[in-house]
Amino acid sequence: MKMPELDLPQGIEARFGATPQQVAAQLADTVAGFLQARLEIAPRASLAVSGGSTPLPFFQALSHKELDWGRVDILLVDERWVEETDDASNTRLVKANLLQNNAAAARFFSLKQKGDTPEDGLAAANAELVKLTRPLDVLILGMGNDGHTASLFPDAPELAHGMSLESRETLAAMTPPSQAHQRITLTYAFMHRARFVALHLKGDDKLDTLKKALSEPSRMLAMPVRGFLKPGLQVFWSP
Ligand SMILES: O=C(O)[C@H](O)[C@@H](O)[C@H](O)[C@H](O)COP(=O)(O)O
Repeated sequence: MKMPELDLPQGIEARFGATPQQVAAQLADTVAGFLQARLEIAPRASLAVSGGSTPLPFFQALSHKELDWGRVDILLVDERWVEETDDASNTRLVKANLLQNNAAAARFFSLKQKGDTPEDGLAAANAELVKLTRPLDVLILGMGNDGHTASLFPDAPELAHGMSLESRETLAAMTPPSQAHQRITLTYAFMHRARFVALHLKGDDKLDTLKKALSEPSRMLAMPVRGFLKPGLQVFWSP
């Protein structure tokens, strides 16, 4: 496989694979290794994952890893404000693909709570996260071709709040008109302190979007993923 041309800033590492399964296995190995190292020096570790379609093989590979999963906290970086029975539910995706096998013993924190809107559910969701191991140890992000990550969407009226480094909030409600559902998301201020961050992408379109994001790194509100393009990031990509 011809490795794609990607001019990354100093400190950002690219991990390319010929297939989504190969990259998923690499990412699962990396994440399991990082969580294991944390569990050797800390009572618990935390892992925040993205929804969408890309993560599925990663979830399945990670779920089989030998770890003290009972000491691992797992949550989503965002959620569509739908019931778990809805096909659009990220919670449903994580429960069906990651919280299985060895990883079934992990402690899952649900962003989706009662309430007609994410705004109505924010207090309950924050209460759910009170016992979450902080700061995040591992953060796995996806990206849309509009440059969103988590549910930090460029067209969300609440984006400036969600991206503010002055924010002391862990969660924010987002109502991007481009999306079918209202969203709840971890804030940039909370996510950017994660100890290990990986950007997990699949397809040439995502590579082109990443190149565009890299071309103007300071314009974060135009492409929120830019907030994570900094030293220490590892980009996992397959065709
Ligand atoms: O709820 C979501 O949709 C995700 O959290 C979102 O941020 C996702 O990571 C990107 O939209 C990429 O999605 P795909 O992996 O499906 O391309």
